[in-house]
Amino acid sequence: MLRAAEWDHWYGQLEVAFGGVPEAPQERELWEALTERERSIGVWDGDVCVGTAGAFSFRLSVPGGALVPVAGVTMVGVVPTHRRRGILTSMMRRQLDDVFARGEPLAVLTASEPGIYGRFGYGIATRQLRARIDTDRVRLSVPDGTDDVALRLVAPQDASAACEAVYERLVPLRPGMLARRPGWERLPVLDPPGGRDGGSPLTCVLAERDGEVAGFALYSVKPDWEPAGPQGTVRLRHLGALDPVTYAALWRFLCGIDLTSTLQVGNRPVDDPWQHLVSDLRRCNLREQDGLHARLVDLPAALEARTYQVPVDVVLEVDDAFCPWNTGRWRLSGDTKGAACSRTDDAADLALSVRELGAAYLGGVSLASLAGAGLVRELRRGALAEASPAFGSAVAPWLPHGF
Ligand SMILES: CC(=O)SCCNC(=O)CCNC(=O)[C@H](O)C(C)(C)COP(=O)(O)OP(=O)(O)OC[C@H]1O[C@@H](n2cnc3c(N)ncnc32)[C@H](O)[C@@H]1OP(=O)(O)O
Repeated sequence: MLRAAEWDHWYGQLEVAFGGVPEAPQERELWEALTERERSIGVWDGDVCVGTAGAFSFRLSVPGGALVPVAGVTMVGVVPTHRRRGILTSMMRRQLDDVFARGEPLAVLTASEPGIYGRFGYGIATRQLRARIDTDRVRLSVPDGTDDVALRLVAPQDASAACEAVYERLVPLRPGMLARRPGWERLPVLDPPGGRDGGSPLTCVLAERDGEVAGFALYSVKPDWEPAGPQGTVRLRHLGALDPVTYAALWRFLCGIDLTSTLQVGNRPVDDPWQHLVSDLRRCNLREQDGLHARLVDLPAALEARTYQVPVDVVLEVDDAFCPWNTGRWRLSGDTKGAACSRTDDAADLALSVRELGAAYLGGVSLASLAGAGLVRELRRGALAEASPAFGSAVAPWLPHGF
């Protein structure tokens, strides 16, 4: 338990671990308000904090649409004078024991570097799509009805409630999304002037159909004037839409803002539908990177919390060196309605580590692909072909924002 009076020093030491650039006061104030001090770990050398780690009590959408309690691991840092002597390892030990004791089936995080957390049993469960769309050259074909969508600009603070209502409806439709906790609605509209890098303040466009808000986009514009003419960039921060025509209207708007020639997209689902509307995908300069890392902490509870696309009945031989209570043989039986998972002495069908199970958990990474890398071993012929589609998801899992 971190005391309120310790937070400032504790967080300052986290900033030191991240290179020492202080955050803007608005940002710091928000993270202080969101910190769950009873879940915050500090490692102290005398009266100096040398290691920090925290967790948020989130609910995560999983295949099937359930919202599962998870620990959102955050604010991990070790100051440079104390690195590589096991402080992170000791914090991860303490934290995962706490998560298990609290009954949260999973822990999730976004990593500063993807190589850090695999050793603690985290697998890369979602990816995120980046793009730089050359809007001077790329044309968008939109579905019939797009012209019926009305767009209006609203100050982000004033639009927040409407955006949040749209977001809330989207959460159960895609695995990997986090239900909002009170206070977290401030994060999408956080906009400290020092973080704008020459761009405009954050802007919100609301999309309405028949007078009802059906979508929104939060973005800023960075102007740029070349001798040959304007070359501004639209930077998309967040977009949500409840139907295809609202979605298309928002993308058409973002691609068509005067005096701009680039739409920069930082974090979208890998299967984001705009990719099927554009005339030239090459000029969208797509890139993918890891998003949410997931760790099964209570293995049977986690596997029972999601559903399976096709009926599956499989025995998994799981290795979990860091949380040995998960090690062993588990029978998983499930379908689109639910699942049961319990220990068994029956012969195993597939062998894998808890890290691979974390990677496959949200349906974005197939067991077959992991098997191709030698990370899942098929012990009964045909088991992979049965289990791999069952673990899939119709839409790619995606984490819309960091934490
Ligand atoms: C969820 C989040 O908050 S992500 C943010 C993570 N924080 C940062 O990136 C801030 C800058 N970095 C740091 O603060 C530290 O270097 C940390 C937290 C990443 C590591 O802390 P340390 O106390 O040095 O780690 P620790 O000594 O316990 O190392 C454990 C193992 O992880 C390895 N490791 C540590 N950091 C890294 C890294 N950045 N990349 C790859 N491996 C790493 C170590 O080599 C060690 O491996 P070993 O068990 O094979 O010997």
